[in-house]
Amino acid sequence: MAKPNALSLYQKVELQRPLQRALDATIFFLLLALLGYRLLLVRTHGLCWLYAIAFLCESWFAFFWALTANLTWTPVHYQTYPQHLLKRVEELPRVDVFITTADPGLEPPIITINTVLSLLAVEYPANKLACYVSDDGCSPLTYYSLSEALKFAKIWVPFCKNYRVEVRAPFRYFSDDLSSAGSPEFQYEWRRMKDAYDALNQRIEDAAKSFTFGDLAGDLADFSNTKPKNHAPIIKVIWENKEGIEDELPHLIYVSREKRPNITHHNKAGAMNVLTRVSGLMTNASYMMNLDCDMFVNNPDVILQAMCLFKDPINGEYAFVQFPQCFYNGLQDDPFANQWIIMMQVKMRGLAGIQGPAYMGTGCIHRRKVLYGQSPNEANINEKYYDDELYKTFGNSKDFVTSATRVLRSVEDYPNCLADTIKATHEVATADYEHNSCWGSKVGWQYGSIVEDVLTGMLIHKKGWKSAYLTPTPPAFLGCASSGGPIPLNHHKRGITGLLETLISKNSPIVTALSDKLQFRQRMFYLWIYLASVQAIPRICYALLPAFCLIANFHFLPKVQEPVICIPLLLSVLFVLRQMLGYIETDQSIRAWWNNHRMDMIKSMCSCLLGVVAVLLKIVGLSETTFEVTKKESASSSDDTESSDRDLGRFTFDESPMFVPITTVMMIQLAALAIGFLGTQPGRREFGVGEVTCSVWLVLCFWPILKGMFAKGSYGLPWSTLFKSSALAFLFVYLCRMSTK
Ligand SMILES: O=c1ccn([C@@H]2O[C@H](COP(=O)(O)OP(=O)(O)O[C@H]3O[C@H](CO)[C@@H](O)[C@H](O)[C@H]3O)[C@@H](O)[C@H]2O)c(=O)[nH]1
Ligand SMILES: [Mn+2]
Repeated sequence: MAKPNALSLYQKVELQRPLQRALDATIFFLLLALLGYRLLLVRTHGLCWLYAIAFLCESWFAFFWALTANLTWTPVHYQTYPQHLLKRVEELPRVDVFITTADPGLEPPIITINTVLSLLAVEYPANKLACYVSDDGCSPLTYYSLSEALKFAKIWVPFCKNYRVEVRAPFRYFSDDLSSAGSPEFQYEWRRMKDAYDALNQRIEDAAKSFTFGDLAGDLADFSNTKPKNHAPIIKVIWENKEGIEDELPHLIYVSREKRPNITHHNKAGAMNVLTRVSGLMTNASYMMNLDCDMFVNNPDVILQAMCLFKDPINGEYAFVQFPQCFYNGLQDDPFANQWIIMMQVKMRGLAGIQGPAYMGTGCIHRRKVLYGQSPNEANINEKYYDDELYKTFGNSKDFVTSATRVLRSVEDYPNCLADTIKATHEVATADYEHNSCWGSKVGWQYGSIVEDVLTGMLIHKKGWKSAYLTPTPPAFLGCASSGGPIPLNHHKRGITGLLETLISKNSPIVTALSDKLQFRQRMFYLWIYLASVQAIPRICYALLPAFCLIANFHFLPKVQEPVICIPLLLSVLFVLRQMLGYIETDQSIRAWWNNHRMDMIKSMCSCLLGVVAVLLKIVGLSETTFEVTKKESASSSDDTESSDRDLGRFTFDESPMFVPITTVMMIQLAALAIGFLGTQPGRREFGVGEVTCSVWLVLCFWPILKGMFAKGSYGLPWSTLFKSSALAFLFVYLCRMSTK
């Protein structure tokens, strides 16, 4: 590792994890040994379907293990030195920031404006920033909230900078009472800010109650008689930093793209592409950062941190710098496994040591030219771009094509007077602007999957670009993790559906293996993430094997007296140890490990399976996959709803078909254990210790489901689910018994 020189902006540190590597390799060889044992069995006992299924599932697990171990084989950590960059402030490039919101009901405007406020207050020259808020809900309430937030920003931003406030999202900042901390002057200011924020909150709440969505006057007239899915584009400059003053506020622009019922809008990817074009016409910064509406800036230095990586040429250009997704509303020991700590702190760091982290949809800064389709080898070459090709690629706006050409030629652009560009921005925000252009395929955020982020990032990596991963302390951004109940499972199902869509599309990393520039191990990562979606099938099959054996008096695992039993035994122990190690490494509890393991099993049998079904339905043309926006808890309501407090950490259920497979598997395990222990299976009974252990382990994993079988209300599984699952479980037991006759 080279020593940083006095002016270097960052350092890439390789992390050593010899113990983890040794465990990963041992587990892999044990899996191979298990497969060898299966093959020997076939030689001695002949082929039987029970062993065949076990062999297939175990081959899958071995293959998947290799993919998983690949991820964390060579982790790296980036150390940045923003203080060195501060000596070159004049060189800092301009950044356009995009914040997306889609539904004022599911994403209360108070959350969105907190994100906006935290962004307006970042430590970066205000004249080099512009904040664009995309509102797919076309909501006058969102617009009103933003314009009210601007008034508050005028006192909030100077306050944050004066007192070097750390957390600049007011709802989080005011959750600690600092009224008697610091100097009297600070106390006075703190109180003033708090009162102003409370008043802002109140105005928004009042507006939410009193707005009538028909004829609107004044500033809101544009929203008159609009429907969220049927309206003309609305683009409004809420604030313009006209003189380009460094310590004023950055530009703030509201964008609601045109929507028409008969024209597909491509969900978030569509919104991002409109923002790209609108900002291209207004400010055309060379860097674009994007945030989901609930992901506020938690570390005011984030943009500076990212610039350390972009500005330092020693390692070649990075296409994007991704920050982890972290959440502020984590429950103790992560009962719903929605904090993603292992993914963010271990797996993504591992990826950073290959070609780079995946793009995760939020908390990321891209070079604009990368999204305009440029490859690394074309970078900075002043090539000749032909006009007609440019129009075919970027659509028919002359102004936009001019701005795009400057980006492709790496010519730094100067911001326009925003008011002068409004007319042109309307043109690029129409619903049919992208017809016969390359938006969503060759340029911009990609269409074709509801997980547009992984897909968009993959296409960038396929061109040969690298990306970087930064994990500053305090965390760069914090968002709202979906709480308990069916919501996270639906959220997971949506993810699985989108990933699977990509796996079977023309963009699949398998299909393009010969023609793209993905590094081999990066391709293994993309396979890992896409194939995680089909994990459900081998897992369910494997979960049914011990139950079948207990019911029908067979064995699929070696008996205790056979020496080979040590293979599955050692495998299980090492596997658990390996997983726990990750939790210890990231300062989490053993309980958190158990919760995550349990949720992983539950998810693969609920949401994963349903995701697979959704894609199958799409293939046969029976339904389209949909992007359901996740509900975000209102920032101000967290402490006044009793019911949500009671829900904390407890599972809730609904009528969703998602719960049928898992309840069935649970019932089958119970039936199998009962039959196994009561010895009612045909023939002489031999106690299968391995099978019983597997079954008991599954019951423990699915404990919340077992509780749901007996609980009432939303904590209980609905009758219809119980009924369907009992019927299926009964059928399974019956078939098992039949097979032995
Ligand atoms: O038609 C739409 C649908 C969604 N959104 C926005 O997209 C963001 C993400 O939606 P959310 O429901 O919060 O999804 P999550 O699963 O939490 O989001 C993760 O997964 C998405 C799909 O992979 C990524 O786009 C996100 O950035 C990533 O945080 C939110 O800001 C929405 O407002 C839109 O702007 N328009
Ligand atoms: Mn989200």
